[in-house]
Amino acid sequence: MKFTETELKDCYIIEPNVFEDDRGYFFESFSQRIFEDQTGLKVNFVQDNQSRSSYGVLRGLHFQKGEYAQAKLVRVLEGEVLDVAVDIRPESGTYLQHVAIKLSAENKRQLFVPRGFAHGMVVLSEKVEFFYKCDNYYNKASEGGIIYNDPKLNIDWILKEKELVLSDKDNKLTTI
Ligand SMILES: Cc1cn([C@H]2C[C@H](O)[C@@H](COP(=O)(O)OP(=O)(O)O[C@H]3O[C@@H](C)C(=O)[C@@H](O)[C@H]3O)O2)c(=O)[nH]c1=O
Repeated sequence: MKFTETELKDCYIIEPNVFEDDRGYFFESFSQRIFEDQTGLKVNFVQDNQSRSSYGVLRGLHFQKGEYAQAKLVRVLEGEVLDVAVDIRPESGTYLQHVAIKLSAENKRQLFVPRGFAHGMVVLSEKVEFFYKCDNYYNKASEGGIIYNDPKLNIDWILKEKELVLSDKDNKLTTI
């Protein structure tokens, strides 16, 4: 498993070792021991989430506040997304900077989004099956969000504005 820290501290791109044979392939999609060895971070994932979306769907930018803050390990089981993590740790040297990387079933990349980040993704393929592990439980009262097109963040979501499909909740989010 290859771990590459992004320009944002504690935010990692993870690429698995894939073993191919006549039957297909095999890879470890998560190992707590390797994760902790490679990152020096402690995580304890307690909830797994899965969502399905069509082309143009943009989910984000989301986070949970306070004691319900969540780190997430995200990946794509089918299709391709542009995945975005925004550093919203006020004390961070990279406050309000973001990383955007393509995650697909084909490239099998994962992104580790630490606590203190907002997270979002947009679907680049016809369909996407999205899967992620969280280190804290969902708590509706702790939900927070930032509008995807916040000018301070200036995220290039790749698709045209008119192609984007957002939930009413996400359309009503405000700037940071
Ligand atoms: C996130 C979540 C939602 N739900 C419910 C609430 C709601 O009725 C329905 C859909 O919720 P949402 O519209 O918030 O789902 P969605 O827009 O997919 O939210 C997700 O977006 C990505 C970008 C993230 O980073 C995630 O942490 C999460 O916020 O599912 C849960 O029961 N548990 C959960 O953990």
